[in-house]
Parts: sequence; C-alpha cells; structure tokens
Amino acid sequence: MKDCIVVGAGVSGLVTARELERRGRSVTVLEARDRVGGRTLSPSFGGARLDVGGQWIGPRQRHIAELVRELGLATFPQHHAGSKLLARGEDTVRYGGVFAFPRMSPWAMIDLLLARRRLARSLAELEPERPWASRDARAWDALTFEAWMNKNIRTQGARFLLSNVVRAVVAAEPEEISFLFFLDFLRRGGSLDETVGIPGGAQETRIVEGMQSVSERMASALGEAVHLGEPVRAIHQRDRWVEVITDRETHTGRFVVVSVPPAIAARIRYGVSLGRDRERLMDRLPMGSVIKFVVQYETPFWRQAGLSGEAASDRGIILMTMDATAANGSVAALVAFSLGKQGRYWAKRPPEERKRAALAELTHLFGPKAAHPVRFEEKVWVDDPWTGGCYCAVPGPGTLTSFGDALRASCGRIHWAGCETALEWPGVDGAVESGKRAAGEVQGRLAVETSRTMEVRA
Ligand SMILES: Cc1cc2nc3c(=O)[nH]c(=O)nc-3n(C[C@H](O)[C@H](O)[C@H](O)COP(=O)(O)OP(=O)(O)OC[C@H]3O[C@@H](n4cnc5c(N)ncnc54)[C@H](O)[C@@H]3O)c2cc1C
Repeated sequence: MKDCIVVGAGVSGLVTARELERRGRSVTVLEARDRVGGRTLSPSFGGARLDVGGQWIGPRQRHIAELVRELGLATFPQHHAGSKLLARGEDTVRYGGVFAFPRMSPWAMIDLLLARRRLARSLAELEPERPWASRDARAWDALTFEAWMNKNIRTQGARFLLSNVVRAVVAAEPEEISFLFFLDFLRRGGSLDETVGIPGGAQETRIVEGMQSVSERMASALGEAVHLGEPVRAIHQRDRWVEVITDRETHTGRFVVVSVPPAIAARIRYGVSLGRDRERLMDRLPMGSVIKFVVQYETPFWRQAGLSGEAASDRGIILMTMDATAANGSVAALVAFSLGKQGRYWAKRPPEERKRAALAELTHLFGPKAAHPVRFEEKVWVDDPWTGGCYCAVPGPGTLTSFGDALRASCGRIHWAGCETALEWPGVDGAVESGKRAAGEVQGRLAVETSRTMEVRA
C-alpha cells in the first residue's frame, strides 16, 4: 500500500507527488491521458516547442517561478514591442505607444476609468482566503458580471472593452459568471491592468522549453510512480485506507489526492457520499471554453510592419492574438484564441472550416502574408474529455457563497488539489500552490496516524 495515490498528472498532481516523495512518502500518480501536463501541452515546431495550452507566467506568480528555477528551465519575456490592433466590424484601429487602450470617445474613456476604480475599490475589500465570506460577498455573488455592467457602465465603448477582457481572461461570457468570482479573479491577478498586461502583468514571461516541460521534468524524476493511460473510475474509502479503481487495476493508498478539475472529479464514483456541499459544488463549476491556435510562419512579418502581434477582434472566430515566436527566433508564430460562446460555436464546426476562418481573420488583421502559414496547429479544449473546457472553472452566481468552503475541505481520506482550489493565481501558479498545500495536508495526517500507531504499539 502507498502512502498516497494522486489522481491526475497535471502540474498540481505532480507537485503533490514530488513534495510527498521529498518527505520520504511513497506515491503513485494515475493519469488518464497517455501524456503528462494536463492543461499544458507544448508540441514541437521543429526548432522549438510552442504552447497550445497554458503559456504565460506573471511577476506575482512566485510558486511557478520557484519551480521553474528548481527544474532548471529557462524563461524569456513575451514579445510586446510595436503597435496593437483592435478590429470592430470592418474598422481596424492601430494603437500603442503612450496609449494603453485603443482610442475611444472621451465619455467611454471616463466610463472605463471609473469602472476600473470601482473594481479596484471592491477587490481591496475581499477576504483573500475566503472571498465568499467578505462583507459584500452575497450581493456581489448574486450578480453576473453582465448585471454589474448594466448598473455601472454607461457607454458602448467601455462595455465592449470590459466584455472582451472577461472573455480573454476567463474564457466565458459576462452573463455566465458571478461578479464575485470575477472580482476575486482580478484580486488574484493584482488588478485589472496586471491581469491583462504583458510587462508587469500575467502575460510577462514564457518558458523557453515550453510549459509542458514543467510536468515532464517532474514526471521523469518520479519515474515509475507515474502511470499513464490509467483513468480513475472509482474511489472507495475504507477505515484506514482508500481503494482507487482504474481500468487496469485497483491501487491502495492511505490517502488520495484528486487533482482534476471539479467538473471532471464529479464523474468519478465515490461509493459513499462526499457530503451535500462538495457534491453540489462539483455540479456547479463548469469550465470556460477555449480553442487555441498556434500558426507558424516563415518570418515574424508583423514585427517588420511595426506590429506587436497583439490584436483583439469582434469579427468572428478569433477574439485575441499574441506573438508566439520562439525565444531564439528560430520559429516565428502567432497564437490566437477563440473564447466563450465563440469557442463553443467554432468547436462544432469542421476543422477545415475553422482553419479557413482563422486564416481569413489573421489575414484581415495582419495582411496577406498571414494567409500562408508554414504550419497550423489547433487544440479544441472545449471538447477535451479529461478537462471539459478551459482555462479553469467559471462559477456562476450563488456558487461561491453557498459552497465555497467545500472547495478545499477534505472528504474523509480524499484531499483536493488543482488550480481551482488555489488561493492565488488560478492558473499554473495556482496548480503548484495547490499541490504543495495538498501534500502538506496529507503529510500532516500521515504523521498523526504514524504517531498514533506507535503509541498503541508502545
Ligand atoms: C489554452 C490554455 C491557455 C492557458 N493559459 C494559461 C496561462 O497563460 N497562464 C496560466 O497560468 N494558466 C494558463 N492556463 C491554465 C493552466 O494551464 C491550468 O490552470 C493548469 O495547467 C491546471 O493544472 P492542474 O494540475 O490544476 O489541472 P490539469 O492540468 O487539468 O491536470 C489534471 C490532470 O488529471 C487528468 N485526469 C482527469 N481526469 C482523470 C481521471 N479520472 N483519472 C486520472 N487522471 C485524470 C487530466 O488528464 C490531467 O492531466 C491555460 C489553459 C489553457 C487550456
């Protein structure tokens, strides 16, 4: 019997296993896919690995930064020099330099600045560990972000920008998410500007070897403890151990850490009830919707035209783009995202139609050279059976204030990890943070049980 069975070999599961193994505990990691990394995936584009999953690290994200250093991986700054583009209908505006926002009417600009101030004031009032227990949490959690905009935003320009910010950062529609959730998301990012920003913001840095290499390095150190292609179907708790049942065999451990997204964890059978709150919570945490495209070109021709590669559009398949060129410049690429409702619509279309539409939009934004890629790669996360969407879970109104305390609370011998359970940034950094927390919880309980056994023997 192992000290701990870990379900999932994404960043959080592998950190859990690594931390426990470092403390002398025995672990088995069970992963459904035939690869590690979960929501991070970095295929090779010849000279470099580029990310079709999680990609960026911000300066506040100390957990992932420390892990990257420990694993001997290198980072480099996200390219951002040059003008940005904003396409609305047939109009495309070029902006940048001293203008952080595209030019808009003075009314829209004032509206946006006031909204930014209101958001900053409200997020400063949140309780970091339990935002759902903050003074105004109930009122905020009763609203969608759309309803908050209806009350607080007067101009079309500010509404358009804020709606796109929501889609870009949580991959859901303003009418789908709780205002409390979004406010807490911005708190974890530091502020609205830091959450969406490149230098000084959450998109500041990339990993030279690709984000998936974080998981690959941890998995290779764990060796045979990591089992691929073993989806966990059921977990049964006994008095002193757990049985974890996969398609291949039954694993026994003293504890189990489930590190998969809550909506995916709901598909595992648990034998006995996990408790009303935990069960309701898992039923109410849908994932965001993302299709990510990485499009490789002969040269970064947009840079030569004075463009940064950053664009936002409301014209169809692509909501935003960024430069995705490799650190040493050997592979030139743009990355593009289809998000929220748009992502769900395009996920249903045939791949060839998606490719045609994406290249047409890139051509509209960046000119005729964009029509001729060297390679076109897409990942439809919306349809991924082991993730159920991306980037992360997006609670609607009422979920956090009713069931928030169940997010991290263990259920008997079952503990929970995964970026959804993080206190800080709910991305790769939060996955690392949650893995450390879950490992600490299990280590604490193992120590208590060991000392009890020794007392009984004495
Ligand atoms: C397109 C995209 C872009 C993103 N961009 C960023 C970014 O720039 N910065 C950032 O910080 N974050 C980003 N994210 C989010 C980030 O990738 C995730 O927050 C993080 O990787 C989650 O790690 P995790 O370990 O919590 O979960 P996961 O990576 O989902 O790991 C869970 C693992 O469990 C496995 N699993 C599921 N069910 C079972 C089962 N029944 N049995 C066994 N195994 C199972 C899964 O296959 C998976 O490997 C992005 C995500 C996507 C998809």
